[in-house]
Amino acid sequence: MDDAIRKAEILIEALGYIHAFRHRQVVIKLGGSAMEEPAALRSTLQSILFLAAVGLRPVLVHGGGKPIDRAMTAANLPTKKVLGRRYTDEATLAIVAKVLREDINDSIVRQMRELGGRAVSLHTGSTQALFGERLKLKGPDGELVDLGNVGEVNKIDGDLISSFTDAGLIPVLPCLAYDAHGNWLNVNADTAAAAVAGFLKAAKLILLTDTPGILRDRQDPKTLISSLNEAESRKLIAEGIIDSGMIPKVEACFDCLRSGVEQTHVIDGRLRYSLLLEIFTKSGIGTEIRL
Ligand SMILES: Nc1ncnc2c1ncn2[C@@H]1O[C@H](COP(=O)(O)OP(=O)(O)O)[C@@H](O)[C@H]1O
Ligand SMILES: CC(=O)N[C@@H](CCC(=O)OP(=O)(O)O)C(=O)O
Repeated sequence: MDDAIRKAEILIEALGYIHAFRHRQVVIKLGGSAMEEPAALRSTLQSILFLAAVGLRPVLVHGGGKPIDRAMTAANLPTKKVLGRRYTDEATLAIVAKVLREDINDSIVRQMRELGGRAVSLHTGSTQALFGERLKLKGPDGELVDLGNVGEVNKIDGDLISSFTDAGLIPVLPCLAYDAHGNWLNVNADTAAAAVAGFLKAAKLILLTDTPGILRDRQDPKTLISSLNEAESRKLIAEGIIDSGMIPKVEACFDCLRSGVEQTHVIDGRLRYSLLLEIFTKSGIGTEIRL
C-alpha cells in the first residue's frame, strides 16, 4: 500500500511541474551518443510523447555524430575534425545529410508514430526551418579556419515550428541548415538546438548525451556537478575538466540563456526516462547550467 501511495505522490509532484510548463516550448537535443542504445532511445521518445500529452510543447533537435562516423568509415572516407567540427567537403556533406535525414530523422519520426505519438520531420523544401551561413571560426592565431560546408544558424522559421507544436505535433529537426542558395550546411547539433531554443525563447533546453552530466572525474559518476554557472564552467574548461564534446554543450547553454531561455540542462540519455526525472522532480538529474 505504501508503495502505491508513493507512486500516487510522484504523480501529484509532477502535477505542479505540468502546471508550470504547460503550453511552454521545451527544446530537447538528442546526441548521437544518446541514441546508441535502442531501448534508451525508445524510453526517451516515450518521455517526449508524455510531455506533449500533458500539454508541454516539445521540439526535438538531433545530431548523429557517431552514426556519421560509422557511415564515413563504411564509405572509406577519413573523418577529419577541426576545432571540434567535422571538416565537411562535398562527399562528407552527402553522407552527413543522408544519415541525419534518411536514417536518423525518419527513424525517430517512425518510432514516435509507432508509440502512438504525432511527430513530423522538419527538413527539406517547404518544411525546412533552419537557415544559416558558413561558420567563420577563428583558429588560435586569429586566422579563419576552413571547415568546408559547416554552418551556423542565423535564421529560424519559428512560425513553422510553432504551428506544429500548437497543433500538438512534435517537430523533429536534424542539425542541417539551408544556406542562401538552398544548399545544406552541416551544423553542430548542440549549437543548432541552442539556436532553436533561443529563438523560440523556450522554457528549457535539455541536452541528452552519454554521461550522467558534467563530471569532475569522468571515471566517477559520483563526481557529478549538479549546477554550474558561467564563471565556474570557464574555470573547468581552462583546467581541462570540461573538454571535447562537452565544450560546445556548455557554450550552447550560455548562448541560449543569454537569448532568454530560462533553464538549460545536460542529462544522461542512456538512463531510462531521464527527461521525465529532470522535468517533473524537485531534485532533477544531471547538470543544470546557469549564467
Ligand atoms: N567534464 C566532463 N564530464 C562528462 N563528460 C565530458 C566532460 N568533458 C568532456 N566530456 C565528454 O563529452 C562527451 C559528450 O559529448 P559528445 O560525445 O559530443 O556527445 P553527443 O553525441 O551527445 O553530442 C562525453 O562522452 C565525454 O567523453
Ligand atoms: C559541424 C559538425 O561537426 N557537425 C556534426 C553534426 C552532428 C552532431 O553534432 O551530432 P552529435 O550531437 O551526435 O555530436 C557532425 O558532423 O558530427
